[in-house]
Amino acid sequence: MQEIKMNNCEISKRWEWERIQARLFKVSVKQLALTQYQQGGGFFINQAKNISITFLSAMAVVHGQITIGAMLAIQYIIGQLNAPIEQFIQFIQSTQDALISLERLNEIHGMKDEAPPLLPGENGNGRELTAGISYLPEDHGIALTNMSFKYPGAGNEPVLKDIDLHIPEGKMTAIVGISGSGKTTLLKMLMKFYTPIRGEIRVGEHRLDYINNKLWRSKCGSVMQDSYIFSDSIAHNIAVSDEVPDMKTLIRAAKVANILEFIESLPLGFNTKIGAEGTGISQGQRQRIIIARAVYKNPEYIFFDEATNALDAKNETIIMENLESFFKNKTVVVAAHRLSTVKNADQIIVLDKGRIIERGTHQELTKLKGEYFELVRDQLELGS
Ligand SMILES: Nc1ncnc2c1ncn2[C@@H]1O[C@H](COP(=O)(O)OP(=O)(O)OP(=O)(O)O)[C@@H](O)[C@H]1O
Repeated sequence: MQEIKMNNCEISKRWEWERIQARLFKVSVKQLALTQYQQGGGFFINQAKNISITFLSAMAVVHGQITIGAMLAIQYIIGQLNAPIEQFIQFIQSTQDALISLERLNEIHGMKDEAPPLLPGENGNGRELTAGISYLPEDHGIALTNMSFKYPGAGNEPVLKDIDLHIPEGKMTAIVGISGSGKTTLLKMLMKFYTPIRGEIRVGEHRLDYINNKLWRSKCGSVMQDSYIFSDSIAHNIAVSDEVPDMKTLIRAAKVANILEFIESLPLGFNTKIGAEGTGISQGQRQRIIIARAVYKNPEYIFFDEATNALDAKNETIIMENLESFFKNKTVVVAAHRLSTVKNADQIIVLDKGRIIERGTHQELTKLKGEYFELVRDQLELGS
């Protein structure tokens, strides 16, 4: 509503709404006509049956094959049969409706499971891996080799092109680049939401495709731009996978995300309902709850996409300090615009139109005075 008012587009949106209503009306008329055909058809069959039986029994009486009494008995039986037959016709009608609904439900159920592809067998035949590899190799580093990706759909250009990248285990890798350069896409690929169209992603010696999805995601924690707040209590929004959240871990996670004070100021504390049907929260509070979710999970791999962009400078500094010890010995990949988030990374990758154009540490890249320098120049001048 606010967006409509702000852009003064009440009239065009009203006409759009009216067009939708007109389309809905046409669909309802069509549906009504179909119901009439179904009911009319049923009625016709039922009455045709009544008339034919009456005619045949009358003929039988005329030819002396049955008595009038027998004909009346037949009439009575037909009368008794009418109600069940009408019910049966209604049942057929409901079955047809149910079948159409089932067909639509099946479109979802029929979608293919997120199963790993075939693992090449020794004799060249594929060996089916229904659940994928269920352990991580010794080397937990991630290597992307000549990897390209394009979103499905005709005419879509590759979003990531020939990416060669090693993400070392237990280190922090930062990805920077202008908006639309492919940072989010790269993080989502590392979380196995998309698979490369060319090249490969490996974890140690295993291809990421072959690693069991559940296992891989149990090792990953993320704060993404589109991370979701469920319509549930704060506790269940932080401890999403635990039916009974562990209070000690919950408090620790809330402390790291600097949201404990806010939660404790609420009358219902961790039990306060938030989300669509609960108390409204600010963007910064939302982001801190999602950070607390990643901390609570305590994963081995952490993917942060602009995880602190909605926070004020004070909150960001506190959280970054808290996260520093949390990140220790974890493999962290952050996509960010803020210098404060990326400057301490062990390696910084600069993406431009889906290609890596620079890589190095903050010192190396600022000395190079290339794209990275241009991206962070204003922040450097402000002395962040
Ligand atoms: N679901 C999608 N379908 C088709 N194209 C997409 C989809 N998501 C992103 N893109 C396209 O992929 C490109 C890279 O998008 P991406 O979100 O990875 O960029 P980004 O560097 O993270 O941007 P930002 O800094 O603004 O978040 C963009 O050109 C975008 O239009």
